Amino acid sequence: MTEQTTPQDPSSQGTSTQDTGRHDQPHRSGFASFVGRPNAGKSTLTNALVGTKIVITSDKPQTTRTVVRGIVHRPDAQLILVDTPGLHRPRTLLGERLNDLVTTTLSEVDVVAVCFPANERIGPGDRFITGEVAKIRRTIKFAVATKTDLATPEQIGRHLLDIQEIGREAGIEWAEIVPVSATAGDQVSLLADLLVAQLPEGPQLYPDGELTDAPEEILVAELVREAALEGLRDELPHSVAVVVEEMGLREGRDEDRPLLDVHANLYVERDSQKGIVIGPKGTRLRKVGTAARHQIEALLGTPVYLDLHVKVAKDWQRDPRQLRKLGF
Ligand SMILES: Nc1nc2c(ncn2[C@@H]2O[C@H](COP(=O)(O)OP(=O)(O)OP(=O)(O)O)[C@@H](O)[C@H]2O)c(=O)[nH]1
Repeated sequence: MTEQTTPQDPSSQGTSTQDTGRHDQPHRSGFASFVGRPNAGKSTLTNALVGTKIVITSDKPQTTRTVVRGIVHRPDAQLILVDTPGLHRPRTLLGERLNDLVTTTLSEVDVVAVCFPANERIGPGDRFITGEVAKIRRTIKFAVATKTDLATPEQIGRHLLDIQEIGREAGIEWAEIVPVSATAGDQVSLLADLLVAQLPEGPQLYPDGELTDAPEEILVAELVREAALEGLRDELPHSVAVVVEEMGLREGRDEDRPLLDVHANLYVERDSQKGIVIGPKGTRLRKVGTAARHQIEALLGTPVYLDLHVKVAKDWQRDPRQLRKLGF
């Protein structure tokens, strides 16, 4: 972004261990995005490709709200993964905004990869998403059969045929159909190779080592949200939003003993939900705080003091002003 990458100069020596003079292999860079119905395994796949935990995953559907990018750095390419919320039939204002966000994102990436979990039959949700993806004209389309470790070879075979068929129905020509298991690591690097092959020639777009350009506050808020959703009843996830109000290193500490202060608010829609999140005598909230703190410390590499408050923002999913305040 701010860093300018100079094209590889064959006469410059020793700046890169990768510069072996393979001028027949141009450097490629670009964007890809995974879509698919809730729980299809998009976030887990993004993490597997990037190699570090960045995007929150959860066994509850629809927990990915923020567009977070993970970056795959390779000698020959830079692949930027844009993680989107699931495309779904909108029921609330939030749902509509999310769909708009997804469609805009997808028309700007180089490859969109639709994920179809191999352990489940293709259904109406997949048809809806495939239909939406078919409307995006120029973007190259991949199909990914995810979670292959949960399916038998026969199931996977049938699944791949079903994927071909659903593409034909929607008028999509899949550039590739790739079976993967993100948790077992099967075919993840093949998928990376196939994605990279579709990217245009171009320089590195982000500095080395950068894994995501999402502001740290957003990542931290996502980690708190993830901890808060753990073990909650099914109807709650849609009603939880987290905003990091303030984050900074505590002043007056020795340099070798830093402490990061994080002040975050966890918003729910109703008083009754507040009680559930906090738990009897605050036990649940304390557990959430501890779990989130460990995750934040692991992500940022500093000890963290997490100050977490639960607030009610009445019906925030339906209220445009509240949505704006919560960053949607
Ligand atoms: N066994 C197995 N489980 C997986 C695999 N990939 C994802 N999962 C599990 O499936 C669940 C959903 O995965 P996510 O990556 O959160 O799915 P998602 O598509 O990002 O979900 P949303 O954010 O709801 O859209 C989690 O419990 C994952 O651990 C896989 O390759 N194998």
